[in-house]
Amino acid sequence: MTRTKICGLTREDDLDAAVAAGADMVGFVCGVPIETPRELAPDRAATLGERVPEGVTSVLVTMPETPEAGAALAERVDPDAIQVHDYSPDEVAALADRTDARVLAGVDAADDDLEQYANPADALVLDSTDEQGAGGTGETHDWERARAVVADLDVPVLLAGGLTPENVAEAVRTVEPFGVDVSSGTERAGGVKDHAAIQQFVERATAPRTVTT
Ligand SMILES: O=C(O)c1ccccc1NCC(=O)[C@H](O)[C@H](O)COP(=O)(O)O
Repeated sequence: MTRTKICGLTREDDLDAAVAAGADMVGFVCGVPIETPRELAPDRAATLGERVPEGVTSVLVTMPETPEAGAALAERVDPDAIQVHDYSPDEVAALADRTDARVLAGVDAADDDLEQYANPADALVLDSTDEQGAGGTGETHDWERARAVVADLDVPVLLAGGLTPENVAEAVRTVEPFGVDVSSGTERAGGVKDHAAIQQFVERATAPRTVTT
C-alpha cells in the first residue's frame, strides 16, 4: 500500500489528525534558511516529535549548513528520520555516517543526477524545489518523468510537490511511488492544517486500485 507523509505540522491537534487519519510519516520543518510559516524551533519540534506514537515515523525536515550541523540538530530533536533539502550525494552520505536517524534526500525532480542519491539515502523525496532548494512549494512536476525515476532507482521514492486530496489518486496511479508526501495541499492557512483534507488525502492515496496489465 502507498505510504503517506503529512508534512509541515506545527500544532498538536493537526498532528493528532494526521495520526488518526492513518498517516505513516509526519514531518516537522526546523532549521531552514527561508521564510516559511511551518518553521519550528528545535525544542518545539522535539516536543511534537515526542507525541508521535509508535508505528508512525517522525521526520525532521531541515536544510543544515553542514552534515555535522544536521547530525547535531537530529540529536536535539530526536526524530526517526531526517529529511534534508539542497544536499549533494556526498553531504547525504556524510550526514548518514553521523546520525542513527534514517536519511531522506529531498531532491528536485528535474535533476539528472538522482541515481547518485540511491546509495547514501534511505529514501528520496522527489519534490518541486525553489531556487534555494527548499520544498513546500505547492507545485507539481512532471509525473511521467517521476514514474521513470521510481522505476529506475533501487531506493524508495516518496512523491512530493503540489499534491492535494484532488490529485493524489491520479498521482499514485501514474507514478506508482513508494509513498506520497503533502504539505500545502492539506493546509487551510500557512502552517495550519485542514483535518478533512488530511483524511481525504490519506484515504485517496491508499485506496485499493485495480492493476491493469
Ligand atoms: O514546507 C516548507 O516550508 C519547507 C521548507 C524548506 C524545506 C522543505 C520544506 N517542506 C518540505 C515538505 O513539506 C514536503 O516534504 C514537500 O516539499 C511537499 O510540499 P508541498 O508541495 O507543499 O505539498
